[in-house]
Amino acid sequence: MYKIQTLNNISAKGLDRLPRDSYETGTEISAPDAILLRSYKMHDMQVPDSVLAVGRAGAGVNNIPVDAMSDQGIPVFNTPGANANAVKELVLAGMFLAARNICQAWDYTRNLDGDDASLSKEVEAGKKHYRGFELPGRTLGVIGLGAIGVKVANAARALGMNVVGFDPGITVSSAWALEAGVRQAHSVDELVGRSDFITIHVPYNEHTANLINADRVAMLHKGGAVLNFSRAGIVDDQAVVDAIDSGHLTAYINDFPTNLTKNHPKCITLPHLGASTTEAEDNCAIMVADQVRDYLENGNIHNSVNFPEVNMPRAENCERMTVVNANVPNMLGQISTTLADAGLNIDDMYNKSRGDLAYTVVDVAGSIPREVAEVVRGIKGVLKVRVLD
Ligand SMILES: NC(=O)c1ccc[n+]([C@@H]2O[C@H](COP(=O)([O-])OP(=O)(O)OC[C@H]3O[C@@H](n4cnc5c(N)ncnc54)[C@H](O)[C@@H]3O)[C@@H](O)[C@H]2O)c1
Ligand SMILES: O=C(O)[C@H](O)COP(=O)(O)O
Repeated sequence: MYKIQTLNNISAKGLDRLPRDSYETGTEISAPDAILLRSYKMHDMQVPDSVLAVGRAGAGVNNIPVDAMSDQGIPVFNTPGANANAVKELVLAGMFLAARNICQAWDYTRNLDGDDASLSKEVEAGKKHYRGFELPGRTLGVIGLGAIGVKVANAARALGMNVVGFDPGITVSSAWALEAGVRQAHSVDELVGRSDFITIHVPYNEHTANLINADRVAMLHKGGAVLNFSRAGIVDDQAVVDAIDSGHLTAYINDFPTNLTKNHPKCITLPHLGASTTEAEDNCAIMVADQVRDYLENGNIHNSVNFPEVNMPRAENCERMTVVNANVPNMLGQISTTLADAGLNIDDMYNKSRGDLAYTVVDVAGSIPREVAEVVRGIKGVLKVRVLD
C-alpha cells in the first residue's frame, strides 16, 4: 500500500487516479511515500525520511525546498501548462478591468442611493469619470514566454494588441507556439521601454526577485499598467504604487495582495486566483497524480524540476532497481559490477544525469535479492535505492 500525504486540497479527479486498493491518501498520513501539494510552504517542514517523491499540482515550486529534496534523492514534480489557460484568462480579465476602470465604476454604482429615476440620472452624470481606453494598438510586453506567457501573448495579438516578448530561455516548442506577430525584445529594459502594459510569467527565484523595480517602472509608457500573476517579490510593489501616485502609471493588477496594495484605489488585487478554476485544478491534480504514481510504481520520471526525464518500459519477468546517486564518475560501473558479482543478468538499463544528480533504472531477469540492493545502497554517492517488483 502506498501512502500519500496531501498538504493542500487536491482535486478528487486527481486522487481518483490512485487506486484505493493500493493507495491511501489523506492529510494526516504518517510516514508517507509521497507528498502532494499546491502552495503549502514546505520550507519549514520536517520532511519524513519515508518520502520518495513530492508532487506540486501547479507550476511554481518556490514553496518547496527543491535543493534539499535533491540532496535527499527526492524528485519534485510539477504540472507544466496544466493551469496556463486559467491564468491567461485572468490576465486578459485584468487588462480589461484596468482599461475600462471596471472595478472603480462598479464600486460607484454600488454606492448610489435613491429611486431608479435618480439612479439613472446619477449614472449618466457619473460615467464621465470612468472613461477608459481600448486595447487594439496598445503594446503588451510579456516577460517569460513559457506555458502561460505564450498563451497570453497570442490572445493579446488576437485582441489587436502589439505584443513584444522577452525570454532568453524560450524553448523550441514555445517558440513554435507563438503567433508570428509577437515581436522579440532583447532585454527586460527594451521590453519595458516599448510597452503600455507589462505582464510577468517567470518563476520566482534569485534572478527574478525584484525584476520590475523603480528604474524599470519609470521606463514604461506614461499611462501604462503592470500585471503580476507570477509571484510576490518579482515586482517591487512600492515602486509601482509610487508610479501610480505620481500619475505615471494607471493600474497595478496582481494576484498577491499586500497591505500597501489591497486598498489602493488603482490596484486590483486578487487572492492568488490564477489557477483556481475547476478545469485547472482537475488538470493539475490528474497530471501530478499520474506522474507520482508512475514514479512510485515504475521509477519513471516525467515533469520533474530536479531529476532527468526517464521513461523505460518494464521488461517482462524482471524486477526493477532504481538508483539515485551523485553525478560523479564510475557510479554506473559500480552498480553494474555489483549486479554482475551477484550473478544477476541485466535485461535493460537506462542512466541519465541532471546537474549534480544521476538516475539509473535497471531491469534484472528474475528477482533482485534485497542484500544486493543493500550493497548498492552502500556505494559512496548513492542517495536512494528502490527495488520495484
Ligand atoms: N497566479 C497563479 O495562480 C499562477 C498560476 C500558474 C503559474 N503561476 C506562476 O507563473 C510562473 C510561470 O508559469 P508557467 O507555467 O508559464 O511556467 P513555464 O516554466 O512554462 O514558463 C516560465 C518561462 O519563464 C522564462 N524565464 C525564466 N526566467 C526568466 C527571466 N529572468 N526573464 C525572462 N524569462 C524568464 C523561462 O525560460 C520559461 O520559458 C510560475 O513559475 C508561477 O510562479 C502563477
Ligand atoms: O504556481 C502555480 O501553479 C500557481 O501559483 C497556483 O497555485 P495554487 O495551486 O496554490 O493555486
